[in-house]
Amino acid sequence: MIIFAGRSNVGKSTLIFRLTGKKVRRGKRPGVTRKPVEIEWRGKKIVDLPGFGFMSGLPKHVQERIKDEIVHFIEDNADEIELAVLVVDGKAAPEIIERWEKRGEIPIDVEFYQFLRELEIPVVVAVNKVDKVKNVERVVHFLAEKFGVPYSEIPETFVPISAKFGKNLDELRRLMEKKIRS
Ligand SMILES: Nc1nc2c(ncn2[C@@H]2O[C@H](COP(=O)(O)OP(=O)(O)OP(=O)(O)O)[C@@H](O)[C@H]2O)c(=O)[nH]1
Repeated sequence: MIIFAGRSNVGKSTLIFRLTGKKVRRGKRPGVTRKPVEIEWRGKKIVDLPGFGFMSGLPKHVQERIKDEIVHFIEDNADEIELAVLVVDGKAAPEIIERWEKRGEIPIDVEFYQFLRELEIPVVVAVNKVDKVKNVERVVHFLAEKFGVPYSEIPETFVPISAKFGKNLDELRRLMEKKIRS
């Protein structure tokens, strides 16, 4: 099983469509995927997890519930999960992370990355929407520092992509294949 996780609206559904040609969006409201959506692709199960973090119009307790459901799903399926693709919005993430830190909170992307690693699930971080980013390398290094990824492991952990414009998806595929537990 390969899971796709990330904050709401980072482009998970767009990316899965680009990679597999399959539409995973089921939610009625645009930008909101609620339950884990499973698809079969090349003999593998691909799961689009609900977006976590802030979603406009959703009360805090609902957001917390969604986060708990995601955490439980991952814990329950940890043995089966061969790879997690953590999708972040390369344009929005640095600002969001700094805002959380200023409030003294652990940014949800950081928490999530570390949670996956604690379960020993291999993670590829797809830094999406880089078509909107001026200095991509700076963003990648910023994220690596926040996630606690050593400098030497950056190339095997982070891939800057643009799901919308199909940029660097071959590189992402390559890294995903490399990291999948055999
Ligand atoms: N500029 C830009 N926009 C993108 C890119 N990828 C996705 N988007 C846009 O971001 C928005 C959200 O994309 P979705 O694929 O629906 O995001 P999601 O992460 O599945 O959202 P949830 O259903 O909330 O989990 C859409 O308007 C996409 O067109 C990208 O690479 N660049």
